[in-house]
Formats: sequence, structure tokens, C-alpha cells
Amino acid sequence: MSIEFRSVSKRFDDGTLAVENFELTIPSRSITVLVGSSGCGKTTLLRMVNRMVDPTSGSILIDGDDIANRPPVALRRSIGYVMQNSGLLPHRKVVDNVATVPRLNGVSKSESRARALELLDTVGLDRSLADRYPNQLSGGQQQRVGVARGLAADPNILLMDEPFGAVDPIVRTELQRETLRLQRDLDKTVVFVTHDIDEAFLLGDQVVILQKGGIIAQKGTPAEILAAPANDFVAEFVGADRGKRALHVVSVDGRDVLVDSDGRPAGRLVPAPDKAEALTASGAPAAQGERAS
Ligand SMILES: Nc1ncnc2c1ncn2[C@@H]1O[C@H](COP(=O)(O)OP(=O)(O)OP(=O)(O)O)[C@@H](O)[C@H]1O
Repeated sequence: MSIEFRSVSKRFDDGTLAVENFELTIPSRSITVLVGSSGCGKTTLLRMVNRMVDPTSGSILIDGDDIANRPPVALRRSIGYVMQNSGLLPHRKVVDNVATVPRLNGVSKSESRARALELLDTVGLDRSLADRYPNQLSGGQQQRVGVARGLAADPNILLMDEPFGAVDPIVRTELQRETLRLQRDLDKTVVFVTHDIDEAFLLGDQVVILQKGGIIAQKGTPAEILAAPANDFVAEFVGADRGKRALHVVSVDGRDVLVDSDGRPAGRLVPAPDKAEALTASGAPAAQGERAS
């Protein structure tokens, strides 16, 4: 399902203009990452897709239909939402957390439990964890439950708001790999918010770099952005001019490869069908950085 923002602005009641005239098409069945510093409007943009926040002006279309015409609650339940710190209900068991939306949609208790258990498999969690409470899980496990819950209603669209911000780097890498695998296997349209440009380049088929007010500094594939940062802001944000990571694109046998300052492949620059192959078994983040097109 594609998502289109048409000249979308959001001014909050206190006068804060969080997003101004935002225009973006999010293609279906791929991962679009919105990346930018704190307060640039990422979460506001994400929440407008499922009408947790309504625009002040402009419109948002899903497969060509204006979501302003969709009842917000029904819309929200049809779109997966994964948030930072998992957002799990602490007094409900893991399985009941995952089954929340199907239950609200009228699926029977036994059926939604069965589905929830399947989803634990999908996100790589042992079913023995089903009857624990969230605080009896590690942070990484809680995030996986959050992803399972986001997938529970089998949504076509999955919104992920800094879902891995609070876990340690190793677990984070695992979760990023899982996200790529899930997107490939389940074929969802994923909109992912992060402030971490490495995460954005790793996950995004399309990366949208935002400045304050939801201004798009640049959008494109990771290769396009790294090869030609649109301006100084982008160059600094991607670290290309600081020698910090010195990520850059080199051409090898006519193909673009993203490498770090030591010449090691550092990112995934492959088109969607090859995502899984772009990841190493060792868990190194996207070590095979070839772009096949
Ligand atoms: N309910 C609200 N009322 C007033 N202002 C708000 C509200 N929600 C967000 N804002 C403001 O809108 C701007 C964008 O906020 P938003 O949460 O979308 O940014 P963000 O890029 O997701 O930031 P972060 O990475 O810190 O979560 C900020 O200036 C924020 O203070």
C-alpha cells in the first residue's frame, strides 16, 4: 500500500509548527526511513498516517484514498504501530499484549492466542515466553514483542517509531536484521523513524533526511544520498565530510558499493529482493554492501 503526503502541515494547539507543506510518496512494499534530529517532526509525520494526529492542512492518501474519510479507530487498528520502549501493557502477559488488536477487532480469544503464538515464532521469540509479563523480558525481547503486536492484525502498513532506540548495539543489530527479514518475508510497507543515520542507511530503500519543521533536506536511496549529498546540512548529517565514519560509495565492477574509511563494505545498497542476502550470518550489519542495479 502506498502512502502519499500532499502538502501536509501540522500546527499544534500551542502554536508549534511541527510540519510544513510536507510532500512525500512512500512506495508500497518497501522500507522508507524518516531520519533527522530531535524535534524535526518525524513522530508527528508517522502519527498522521494512522490519524493519531490529524494534519492542520493538506491530505494523506493511502492507495489513493484520503484517510480523512476513514474512521480513526478503524484506521488505527488496520495499521501496525511499533514504538520505542515497546509500549507494552505491563499488567498483561506477552501473549495478551500481542493479541490486543485482534481481540479488539472481534477475533475469538483462542484464535487470537494461536495467532499471537505464531507471531512470537515470526519475530524469533520462544513460545515459552508467552505467559510472562513484559518486565520479565529483556529489552530486546520486549521490542520483539512490540513488533509482534504491530503485526498482529496482519496490517499492510507497519509504522515503527525509533523501535530500537533503547536497546544495546548488539541487540539492536539483531533487531535491524530481523526487520529486513520480516519486511522481505511479509512484504509490508514499512515507515521507520530514527535519528540514527547508520540505521537509516541500513534499513531504508528510501531514506528521507529531515530538517526542523519536517523540511526534506534530501531523499533517495542510501547510495544516491551518499554519492551526492544535496547540501552542507546533509553532508554533515551523514558524516561524509567529517571523517567520522567517512562512509562513501565506490564503484566496483560497475556497481556501487558503500564502504567505510577502511574500505570495508558498510551498508546495504541492494534492491529489496536481495535484502536477506545482503546480511551476513555473523550479524555484522549489512556487510555486503552491493547495489545490484
Ligand atoms: N502535542 C504537541 N503539542 C505541541 N507541540 C508538539 C506536540 N507534539 C510534538 N510537538 C512539537 O512538534 C515538533 C516535532 O515533534 P516530533 O515529536 O514530531 O519530533 P521528532 O522528530 O519525532 O523528535 P524526537 O526524535 O525527539 O522524537 C517539536 O517541536 C515538538 O516539540
